[in-house]
Amino acid sequence: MNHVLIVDDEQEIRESLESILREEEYLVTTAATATEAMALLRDAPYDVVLLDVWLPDRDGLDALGEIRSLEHPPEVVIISGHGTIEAAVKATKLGAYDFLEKPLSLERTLVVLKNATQARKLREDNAEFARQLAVKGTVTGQSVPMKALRQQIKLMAPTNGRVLIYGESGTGKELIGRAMHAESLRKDRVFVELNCAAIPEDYIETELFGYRNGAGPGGGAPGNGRPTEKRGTFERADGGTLFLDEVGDMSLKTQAKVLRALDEQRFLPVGASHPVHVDVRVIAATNKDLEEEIARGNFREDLFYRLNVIPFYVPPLRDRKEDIPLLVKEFLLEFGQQYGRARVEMSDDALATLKQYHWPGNVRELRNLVERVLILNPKIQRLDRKHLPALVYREAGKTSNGNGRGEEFATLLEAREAYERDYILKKLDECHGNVSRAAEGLGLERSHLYRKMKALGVTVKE
Ligand SMILES: Nc1ncnc2c1ncn2[C@@H]1O[C@H](COP(=O)(O)OP(=O)(O)OP(=O)(O)O)[C@@H](O)[C@H]1O
Repeated sequence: MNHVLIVDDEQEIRESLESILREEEYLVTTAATATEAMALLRDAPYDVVLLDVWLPDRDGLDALGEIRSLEHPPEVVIISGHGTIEAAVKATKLGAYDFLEKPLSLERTLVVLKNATQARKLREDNAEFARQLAVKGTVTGQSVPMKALRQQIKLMAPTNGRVLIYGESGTGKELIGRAMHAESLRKDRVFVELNCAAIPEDYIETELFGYRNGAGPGGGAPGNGRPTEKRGTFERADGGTLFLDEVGDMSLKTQAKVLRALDEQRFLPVGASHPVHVDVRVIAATNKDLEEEIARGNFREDLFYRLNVIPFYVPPLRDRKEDIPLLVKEFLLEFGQQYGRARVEMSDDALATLKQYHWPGNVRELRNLVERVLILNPKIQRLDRKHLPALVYREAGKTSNGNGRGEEFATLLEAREAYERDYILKKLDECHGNVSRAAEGLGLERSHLYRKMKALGVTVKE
């Protein structure tokens, strides 16, 4: 339902517009002043604002500027009296969608409002697409498993089948999800990603299904500064693909709701009285052995079978080291362009060293390394073994020089990261790979530890 805010100091206009728009199935809120309107706009998402250009407390054009600078601004339609047409024209130049002249014509008001809501939906979709375009979607690699994966993507993408992608953190599961979407029949629609492990347990349900009537975490009653409604990822992904990352990290309660939403393609946002119908293809990913999680009672078997219609397995980088030179070439090109350093190369000796490292953080770690090496060596055109971080060549040389600790680190940051990594691994080991328990032992939130593990390239299996 589209949400319209009417801002006009004339009570009669507010009331008559409100009753007409409600009949047309708009959700309507009204405000008599700009101050009141701004408070409401910060409180909940609106699709369109009908804004009187003359308001008792503030100039409408001034308010327009503030509305347009909100994070997800609604479309603004200016309402102007006879003598203020000039101001209305100026308003459209300032980003207003259109203007309506008083006395309002019912027919024109409804047409303008319909167009404005459509424009707003298009703008939101475009923003989502722009985010998608910013992420490249080529699954690089000449190793046998990567070639097989690309074939599998081609074959499965056009089907509507649900896919479950297995692989350690950083192996490229999300990239594969995006590639599937890009080759599917839904490619012109949105791809929405949700990482179930990175979101605190209390928030996951509202992230997935959204909320209404201020039922979000912490409440959202008007006036307390929190939005009263939110569209969840299922709703935002309508018509497109929903990528559920680290799906093994959902609680059993959330799993039950996801199962129902998948089966029925509809769900009830928290605090809502009407269900929302959607058409969503779900691609899920996990770095856990879900069958083991089922045996432990942590994952629902029925959800597993729903998600696992087509299983994909992405091997860790250490099992396909022949992909390293090609990946390095691609990342050098990418970051070379980004940092204005075209044609930077890496020597064979450096590549051989990279092949000896065991890449606990997989392709993500390799990509980060290439970026870091490029930044730290601004004048070097051909990167050599000595330009690589100590952590990498230390391991490569482990067998030959016995390996001491600590003093080989080039920077304090490197030393700290290596220490943090070892410490987290030790804790995870003590807790048999249970991230929640390790987080407790480390005095961190589970989601915080999870982000840290990702940044440091720590995977649970180690
Ligand atoms: N085969 C590949 N070709 C090019 N880039 C890749 C490849 N695999 C991974 N990457 C890059 O490595 C980074 C990590 O990949 P991605 O986020 O897809 O991994 P993931 O398995 O989903 O990780 P996580 O489980 O931690 O979410 C991304 O920047 C991605 O673009």
